[in-house]
Amino acid sequence: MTNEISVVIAGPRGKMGREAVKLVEQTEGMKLSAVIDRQYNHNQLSDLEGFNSDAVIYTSPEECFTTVKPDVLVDLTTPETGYLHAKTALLNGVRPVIGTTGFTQTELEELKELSKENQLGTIIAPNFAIGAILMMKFSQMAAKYFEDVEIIEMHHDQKLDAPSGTGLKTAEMIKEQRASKQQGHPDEKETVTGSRGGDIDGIRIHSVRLPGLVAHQQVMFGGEGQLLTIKHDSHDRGSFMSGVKLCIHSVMNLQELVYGVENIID
Ligand SMILES: NC(=O)c1ccc[n+]([C@@H]2O[C@H](COP(=O)([O-])OP(=O)(O)OC[C@H]3O[C@@H](n4cnc5c(N)ncnc54)[C@H](O)[C@@H]3O)[C@@H](O)[C@H]2O)c1
Ligand SMILES: O=C(O)C1=N[C@H](C(=O)O)CCC1
Repeated sequence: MTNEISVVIAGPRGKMGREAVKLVEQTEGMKLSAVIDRQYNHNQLSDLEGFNSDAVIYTSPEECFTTVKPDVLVDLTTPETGYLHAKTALLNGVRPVIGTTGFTQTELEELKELSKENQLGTIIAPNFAIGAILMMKFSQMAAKYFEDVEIIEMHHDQKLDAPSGTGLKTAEMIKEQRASKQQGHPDEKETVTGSRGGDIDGIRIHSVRLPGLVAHQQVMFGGEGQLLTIKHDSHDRGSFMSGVKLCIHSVMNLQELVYGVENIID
């Protein structure tokens, strides 16, 4: 009888997946039981360059979950794949920790329902970095005092979704705090489409994608004669790993879906 948490990671060869493989391998009380990849079915991870784990690779999430019966799935793939993996996990008794961003509102609602029906924890984590979580919380606090806000999120140019999960979550948290407001001049006109950014209940959000960036966000609040900027930078993907570890532990004690790591920290 072991109390180890059995973990499966989807997307082990990706930028985040590689870090998560190292984390789980090095964490006492966790075991990397298998991984889900698009290729290399039934090979061991150690057959691939840069890995020394004996975890088996599965290309089918169903086969992985029914054979390995892990406790937790950590998904770090792409929006479409992450959603399918989360759904398949819940239907097979596995608790999803989803770092993948870019899910639609309908997908989130569906996962929430499935989680509840199956009484299995799910964590959807738009950002695992503690600094980013604090940036979102501080922004929500500031929104009580400043009604005009614009979000600038900046990421590497391989990112598939825009706006970022963090940007969206920040806007949603601010929305909970302030009355709806259409910002800028009432008669403003864009002469170049998109120049005023995305619009979430009047909150403007701008997505920058450049090589050399990792994950960065500024939340700018403007008021009479003053500007408050709340800013966070992830310079490398190690910044996300303590959050991944916390979520793997926390999801074991949940029976429903939690959206945002701010909801599981004190
Ligand atoms: N929540 C957070 O804190 C956080 C931090 C960084 C990245 N992310 C998100 O995590 C995801 C991954 O980011 P990344 O930078 O590692 O991307 P990446 O492109 O480096 O890696 C994605 C991996 O997913 C794999 N993949 C794609 N389809 C698959 C499938 N059907 N089955 C198995 N594997 C599949 C790819 O082969 C690739 O190795 C993105 O959605 C990103 O937005 C979240
Ligand atoms: O690299 C990415 O992609 C990241 N995505 C998350 C988001 O969309 O907010 C978190 C930061 C890194």
